[in-house]
Amino acid sequence: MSLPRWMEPLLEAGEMREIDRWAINERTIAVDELMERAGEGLAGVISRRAPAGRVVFVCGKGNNGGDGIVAARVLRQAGRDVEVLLVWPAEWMGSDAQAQLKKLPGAKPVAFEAGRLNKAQVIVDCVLGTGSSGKPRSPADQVISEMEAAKAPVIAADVPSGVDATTGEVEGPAVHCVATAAFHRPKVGLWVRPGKEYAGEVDIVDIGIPRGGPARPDAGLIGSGVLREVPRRGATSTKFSSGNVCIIGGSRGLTGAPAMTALAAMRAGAGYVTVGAPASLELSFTVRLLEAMVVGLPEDGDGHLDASGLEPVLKAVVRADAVVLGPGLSKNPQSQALARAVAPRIDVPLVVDADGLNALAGQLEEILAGRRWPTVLTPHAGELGRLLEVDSAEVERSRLRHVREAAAISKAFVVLKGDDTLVAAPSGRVAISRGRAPGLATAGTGDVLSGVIGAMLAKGMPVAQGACAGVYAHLRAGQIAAAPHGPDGVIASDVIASLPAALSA
Ligand SMILES: NC(=O)C1=CN([C@@H]2O[C@H](COP(=O)(O)OP(=O)(O)OC[C@H]3O[C@@H](n4cnc5c(N)ncnc54)[C@H](OP(=O)(O)O)[C@@H]3O)[C@@H](O)[C@H]2O)[C@H](O)CC1
Ligand SMILES: [K+]
Repeated sequence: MSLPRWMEPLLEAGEMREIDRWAINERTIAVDELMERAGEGLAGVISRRAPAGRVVFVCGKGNNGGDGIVAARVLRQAGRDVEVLLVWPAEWMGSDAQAQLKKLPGAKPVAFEAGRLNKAQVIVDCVLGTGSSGKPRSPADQVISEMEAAKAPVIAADVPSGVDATTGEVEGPAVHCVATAAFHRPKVGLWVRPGKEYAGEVDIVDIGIPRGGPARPDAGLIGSGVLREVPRRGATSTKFSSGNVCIIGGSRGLTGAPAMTALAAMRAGAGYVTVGAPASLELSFTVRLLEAMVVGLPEDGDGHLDASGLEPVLKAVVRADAVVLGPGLSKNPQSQALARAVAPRIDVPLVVDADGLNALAGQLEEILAGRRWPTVLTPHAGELGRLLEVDSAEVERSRLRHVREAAAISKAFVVLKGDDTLVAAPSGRVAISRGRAPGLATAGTGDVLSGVIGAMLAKGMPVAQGACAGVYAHLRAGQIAAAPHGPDGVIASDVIASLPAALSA
């Protein structure tokens, strides 16, 4: 199935190779033509981003190196001071790259020498591209470390060397670039951490590959078009048709979380919001949430939901179109047991967040896989690590693999939060947020996200679309909240207040 219109496709290295082969074999586009356009495009990116001073190309033996040789020729012909350094002997280069070497005017390339990077105004990394696999091996590893240590900014051809183009994983040395010239389409690894941190700005270079190629990408960026899919209130809307969200959570000391989830759901357009929380805390919600309903639920007498509350919870959610389970729930064993009992019994779309997720640690399949209605999980790396019973550092190393694994096991949509928020479907498809909203790095913004996604699902959006619309609106609200004074003083309430503006565009 092709990607929805609001997703901008990203390619894995294998998909790019397939498209490449198709263009060459089926559309009879010559490799040197593709390389020529890639090199010209790369030269254009360099001219725009580093318009003066010496350009030092560092070229490997594959076609990525060949692209660099073309760009070096184009820039020399334009009068730039260009030096070309080779990582491997010229005779080891592929035939297409060797052909480009013969056309290079001016000084011949020389063997790589770290000292030569000192005179560079900009370094161009053409060592490894989509043809590389695994940790960089010698001599590429040493060269990559030297480029990383050099003072001059680095621009990457297609993918920063050391970054896996398919996964964004970085197993050994890699180069932090200010920009990456991505040929044809950006590769997945440019948008997934840690690879994303190395890619810098991503400039797309059209290399003349026609439409209609063979690859059916399964990953893409969430585009602004997703907001056009959000159902809007009209003349015949009622508070119920706008979306009825019920939030189950809260505990003594953690009353802000469900309150913010509720406010976020309302600001994201839900017409009717209920908070089900420990009975002794009812008053704090009643005074905070003028527009919401509050239902007091059985508790342990100390402000924690009790496992005996299953039936009252099911009664509280009976008219909801979507439920958010977990904000402020706490790690109290009784409350956690309640969450485990409730999750399989909710017969509407369910969002599980925060301590609701912790309740599912190691039991994703048993508790969620049999649900008849869609489920969305919204973990950060630590929570995903607990769900899968692996270290959070391991999740951070391979974010795509882990988010897909959790989605496959639980048959839920899993939203792995971060600057590169990943939304994985049980099928393996992944939608990726562009990120760049540092204002969101503050307490409570996760509660806001679960409320926004809850509202989208309550409006009846298909689950992938609803989760992605929620992620996009939340990101944009974070950017709007930071616009007046920068990200540092942003609090989650500002993000909530910015949701209507974020959703109106
Ligand atoms: N896709 C397109 O339409 C076009 C792509 N272009 C550019 O080509 C590269 C991909 O080129 P390719 O030749 O397939 O591969 P690379 O240049 O990335 O490099 C492969 C060489 O590197 C060696 N290698 C592989 N892994 C490692 C590693 N871990 N450490 C060190 N060296 C590694 C490998 O050598 P072996 O010894 O393993 O055989 C290869 O020699 C793409 O990214 C674009 O930049 C075209 O120019 C235009 C069309
Ligand atoms: K590269």
